[in-house]
Amino acid sequence: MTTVLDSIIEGVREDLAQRQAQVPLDQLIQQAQAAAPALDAYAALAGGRDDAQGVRVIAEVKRSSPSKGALAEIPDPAALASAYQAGGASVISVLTEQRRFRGSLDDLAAVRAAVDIPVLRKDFMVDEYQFYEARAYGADLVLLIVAALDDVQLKSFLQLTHDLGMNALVEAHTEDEIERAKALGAKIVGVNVRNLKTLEVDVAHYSAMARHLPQDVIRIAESGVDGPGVVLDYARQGADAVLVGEALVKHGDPTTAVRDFRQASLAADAD
Ligand SMILES: O=P(O)(O)OC[C@@H](O)[C@@H](O)c1c[nH]c2ccccc12
Repeated sequence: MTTVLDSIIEGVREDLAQRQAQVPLDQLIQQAQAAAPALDAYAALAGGRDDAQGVRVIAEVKRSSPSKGALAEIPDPAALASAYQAGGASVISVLTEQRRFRGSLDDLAAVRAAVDIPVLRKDFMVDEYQFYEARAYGADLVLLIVAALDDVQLKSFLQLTHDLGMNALVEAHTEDEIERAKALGAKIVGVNVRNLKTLEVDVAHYSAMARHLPQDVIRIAESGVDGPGVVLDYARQGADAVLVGEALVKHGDPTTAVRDFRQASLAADAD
């Protein structure tokens, strides 16, 4: 059966082939080598579940999604990212997938130039070429979706990510995928409460999966945050960070929205 994830990846591969025809790999590798060194996303996210600063927020630049269609216009992704940073975001996530999320590598470059915190290239990474692109356009962190890759690909892509000086956010949805992330030795593990095969979201899924996460990884709760209540909920379940898209791009005041999410999680320490 063809899942949503399969059809997204099919489009990603077609778009990738066009870029590969324009910029040869050796040229891209040179661009990646010429980029300023990657920032330490691991350090930016570590400690969220036990220090006094509260849960870290990964704030996403997200125009559109396959499940909901258009979310927000975002004419100026750099301005949005700066607003997130001003509110206390620890990392900015930039969707670069074009067809379903209406993102681009230009968005990534614009955001990179606007902020001085780590930037995540959020895409469906299925080819080495995309990792060099990520670095060439200034990403510090890349997404590895366990459901989209086999164990051999996961291993070689994680190695390449590290060779390029970046960190990987390894995304799982099921217990089996968490086990695969553990076996890989992932240091930053996200639980996406959205099933990428059906696009269904269930915020209670985080607590069901959290107990399978090892103590010594950074834990990220992804998707489904519609307000401070869910942030508090994820924080209580031991998340170090939350990844938020829709609720931030739709909020009229992104700086305040990020600040409120950080504040919300501090209530988890108080009780
Ligand atoms: O808009 P939300 O529900 O706050 O979700 C953000 C983020 O978790 C979501 O965009 C996401 C998580 N993993 C992904 C993988 C690919 C594309 C998108 C995603």
